[in-house]
Amino acid sequence: MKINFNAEKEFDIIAIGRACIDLNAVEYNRPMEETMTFSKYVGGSPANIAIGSSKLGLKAGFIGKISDDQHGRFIEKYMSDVGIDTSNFVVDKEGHKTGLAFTEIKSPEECSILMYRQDVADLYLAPSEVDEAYINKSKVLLVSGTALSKSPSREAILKAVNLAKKNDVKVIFELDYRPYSWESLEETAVYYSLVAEQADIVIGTRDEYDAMENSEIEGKNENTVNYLFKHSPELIVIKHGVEGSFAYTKSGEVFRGLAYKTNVLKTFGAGDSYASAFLCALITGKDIETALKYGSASASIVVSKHSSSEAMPTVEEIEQLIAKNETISIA
Ligand SMILES: Nc1ncnc2c1ncn2[C@@H]1O[C@H](COP(=O)(O)OP(=O)(O)O)[C@@H](O)[C@H]1O
Ligand SMILES: O=C(O)C[C@@H](O)[C@H](O)C(=O)COP(=O)(O)O
Repeated sequence: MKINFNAEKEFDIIAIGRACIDLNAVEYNRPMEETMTFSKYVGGSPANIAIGSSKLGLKAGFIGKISDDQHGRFIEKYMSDVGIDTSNFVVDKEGHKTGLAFTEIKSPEECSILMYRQDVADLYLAPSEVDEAYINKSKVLLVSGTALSKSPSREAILKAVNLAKKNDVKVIFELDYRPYSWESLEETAVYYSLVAEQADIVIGTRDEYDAMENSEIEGKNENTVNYLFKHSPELIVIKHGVEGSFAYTKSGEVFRGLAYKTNVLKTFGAGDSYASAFLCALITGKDIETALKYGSASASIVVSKHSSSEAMPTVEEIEQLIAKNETISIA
């Protein structure tokens, strides 16, 4: 089964939300207290997805607010150099800074991220800075859940979603739940449900759907899809880490994607690489089963490398891995 996109649109995907900096531990297998060097990459889930999409050959754009300093300029240049249209980046004039994510790689199974996100520029994107004509140019608007965590970014996102729906632009909601960004689970659930109900495609991990459902315990995929299919979504993707992922369609089909064997260095970056490749496959006319393979293969490549953004693979790398067919089978 395939998903239809409006072929008349100039852009394949426009992502909205944070473009930040990842500082990834250069020395592995030790706690951050003992890590002395970090490598700098562009980061932030929607920026990573835009970068992954562009590397896969999609025409990508970005809407976001960056700091008026060296970090903001680094982000803008990197994204522009990988082919992303950065004309709708807004430069913050009130002194807000770029968000930083320090990563700790204690072992492949034990990775964590230490975020510096106090008063960050990306959460100051205002509704007036979201341009209808720009959104109207794209097949897809990719919305990151974290951008809903604070005003005015929250209202900017809600406006963008409304404009996308008005202009036949498919809304993809990547739940991207970062608990520290939110006041409470209750608050997250309110805004996640609001946007998920309006989206065309929702992508998240089981944990993230639990947050949307304001639940401290693991919910059932069946209940999640029964709820969301009463609203706009036509496709729901629920990821289960190394156990793979499921795609559910409104017409009742269920597809499973298996993870590919790889030499795992760290686990972060999996979700963003998965989203970019999964969407690229759908937008370029592939069926949902193939899109699941693309997402899984891309994620398995990125978890074997040091960064999230820089490590995003090409279509050839993804297809080579799919052809090897070395999947991880966990019941
Ligand atoms: N250890 C792993 N080895 C290979 N692939 C993995 C591994 N962990 C995750 N993946 C792939 O990445 C996808 C997304 O991972 P997941 O952990 O569910 O999302 P997120 O990174 O958003 O938390 C999975 O569906 C799977 O295909
Ligand atoms: O999203 C962030 O702000 C941090 C990312 O840049 C970082 O690379 C990361 O955590 C990606 O992990 P994922 O969301 O599991 O793909």
